[in-house]
Amino acid sequence: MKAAIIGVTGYSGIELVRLLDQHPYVTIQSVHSSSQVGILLSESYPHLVDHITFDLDEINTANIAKEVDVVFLATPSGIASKLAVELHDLHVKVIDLSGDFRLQDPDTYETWYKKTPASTTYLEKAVYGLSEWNKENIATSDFISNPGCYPTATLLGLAPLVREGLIEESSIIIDAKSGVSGAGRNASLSTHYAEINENLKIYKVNQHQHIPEIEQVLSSWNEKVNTITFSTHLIPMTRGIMATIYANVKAPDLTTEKILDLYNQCYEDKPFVRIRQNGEFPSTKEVYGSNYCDIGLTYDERTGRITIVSVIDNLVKGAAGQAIQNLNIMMGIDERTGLHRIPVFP
Ligand SMILES: NC(=O)C1=CN([C@@H]2O[C@H](COP(=O)(O)OP(=O)(O)OC[C@H]3O[C@@H](n4cnc5c(N)ncnc54)[C@H](OP(=O)(O)O)[C@@H]3O)[C@@H](O)[C@H]2O)C=CC1
Ligand SMILES: CC(=O)N[C@@H](CCC(=O)OP(=O)(O)O)C(=O)O
Repeated sequence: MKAAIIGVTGYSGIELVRLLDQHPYVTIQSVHSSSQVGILLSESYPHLVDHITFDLDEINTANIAKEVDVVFLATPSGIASKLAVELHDLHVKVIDLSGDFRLQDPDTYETWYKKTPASTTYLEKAVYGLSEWNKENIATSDFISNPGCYPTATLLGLAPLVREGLIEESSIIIDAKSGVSGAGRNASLSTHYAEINENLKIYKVNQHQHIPEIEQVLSSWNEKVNTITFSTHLIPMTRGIMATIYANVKAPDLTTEKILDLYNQCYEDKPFVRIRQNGEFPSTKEVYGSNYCDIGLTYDERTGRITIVSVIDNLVKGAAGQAIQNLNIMMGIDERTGLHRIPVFP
């Protein structure tokens, strides 16, 4: 397959380059920019020198569609709602990493993203790319809406219990933390070194755009689960998300061992989800640079509450890695192709 990347100069775009460069069946045909046309990508990212020799091309959807089979869009919200539609109509596969096609209700998108939504026709066409739980639909789709980084960690952590109806419906609380690369490459006051270093900041309290995305998927699994409490924090590290999830469990006779059995069974055939055994918990470094989501959990029989910890690398499983996993599923090849790597540790 020949691939183009739009938004390649951002952190998710450049992670797509790193991962696709080692994919055996995908070739990067072109990389595109709205602001730096004509310069070498390696001028903006010197770590690519001797590996990647592309010039940045303009974004002309008609020309791109003539040359490639698939386009990855790694652009800010509000851009793909136009570009993805044009590309889809030009019959190329589209994988959008932004939030533009994740929410089925356009009004909800407008409320949370404060941008004009995509048209309902295309919102209905886009398939939500949570690889582990939507594989059949992804396999037959040519238009994928890749999940948000926090929703990926959260939904993978909650899926078995919510799908089995074992959680008290309104009891879910998610306390999530992200490294600063989650905010993209653009400099801003909130990602300034002096504001991040030796600091822990909560942000977008009850206003985070991933709240409706998580609720939409949870309620599709179990219609009674439709609200969550979700808080996000910036921590002084580059990559990684930890979602610590608390919920009341319905069945009083459950034990940590029984819940672990359920998770082991649910994720047995899902190679990128690793369940920690014996009440052990993962840390973000254990998935750094990889497409893994590692999950640990424990049930407190005293309070009836479960604690689930789910970690991912926001740029890999939270963005570029899951996008490639979805392309593999669309191509009908092993979903691990080009992605099956040991995380970088320490
Ligand atoms: N960072 C993360 O961990 C995750 C990010 N995402 C989503 O992926 C998308 C990209 O995120 P991220 O890589 O962090 O963002 P960055 O800000 O690092 O990069 C976004 C890129 O989009 C391009 N861009 C900006 N404006 C336009 C425009 N008007 N038209 C076309 N391209 C434009 C810019 O490149 P240029 O100026 O060269 O065109 C820029 O480099 C976002 O929607 C984000 O929400 C999803 C999951 C995780
Ligand atoms: C650390 C940090 O700022 N993270 C970003 C995640 C951005 C993202 O993935 O948002 P969409 O894909 O929904 O646009 C945030 O919390 O908004």
